[in-house]
Amino acid sequence: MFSASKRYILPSTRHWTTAIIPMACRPLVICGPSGCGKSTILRQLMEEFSDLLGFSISHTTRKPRPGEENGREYYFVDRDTMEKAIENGEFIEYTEFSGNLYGTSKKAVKEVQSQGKICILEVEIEGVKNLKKTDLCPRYVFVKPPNLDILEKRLRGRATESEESIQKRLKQSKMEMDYGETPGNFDLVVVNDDIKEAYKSLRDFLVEVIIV
Ligand SMILES: Nc1ncnc2c1ncn2[C@@H]1O[C@H](COP(=O)(O)OP(=O)(O)OP(=O)(O)O)[C@@H](O)[C@H]1O
Repeated sequence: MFSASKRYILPSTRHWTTAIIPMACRPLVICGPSGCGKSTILRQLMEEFSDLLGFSISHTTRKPRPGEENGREYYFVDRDTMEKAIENGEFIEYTEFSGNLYGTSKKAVKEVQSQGKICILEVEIEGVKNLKKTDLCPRYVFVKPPNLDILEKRLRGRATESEESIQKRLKQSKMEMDYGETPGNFDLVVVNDDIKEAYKSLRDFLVEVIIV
């Protein structure tokens, strides 16, 4: 059986020039409608390839909670600084939640790359579009449900959303499916019907295309 740790030796970043790090550790972008199973598949991938993959640290304007450290859980910044950075185009994606801004900066992704790891980015369509304008050269994977009825069932089954939130997500999912299914927008489209097969498809892509 394939063993990632045997076949792939993590590069020592000391010997790498900044010019080649981004190409060798191209980020892996996962996108798909809410409830399609992105987190479920990614959890497995992170477990199996924990040495190879990493998540970027997000920025937030919320205050640190006791025990949280700047640069570990989040980069804690004030609103003015973050708004200016957003205006400057330094963020891939950001959102406002409960009166605070949260976002993923391009610099945070490069930080993961500089550790010799493949940065995993779970983003929405807008994030994909923004990433395509950067020099990060990610691989793009779209995860989709077999159909919208099944998506609705999974969202309801997860029991994490209000009815209003479910409706909002389902409405959004139609646009997302259109973008996801448009040829050329993604390097790989995974249909998450059977979870084992969906996982295998993403895993094969990681091993055969990304880890080279
Ligand atoms: N192949 C599958 N078959 C059946 N259920 C699944 C499958 N994949 C995922 N699920 C279930 O569907 C629900 C939604 O999955 P998950 O939370 O991973 O979606 P998501 O795409 O990460 O959603 P969000 O974008 O809202 O975070 C979960 O309850 C999960 O256990």
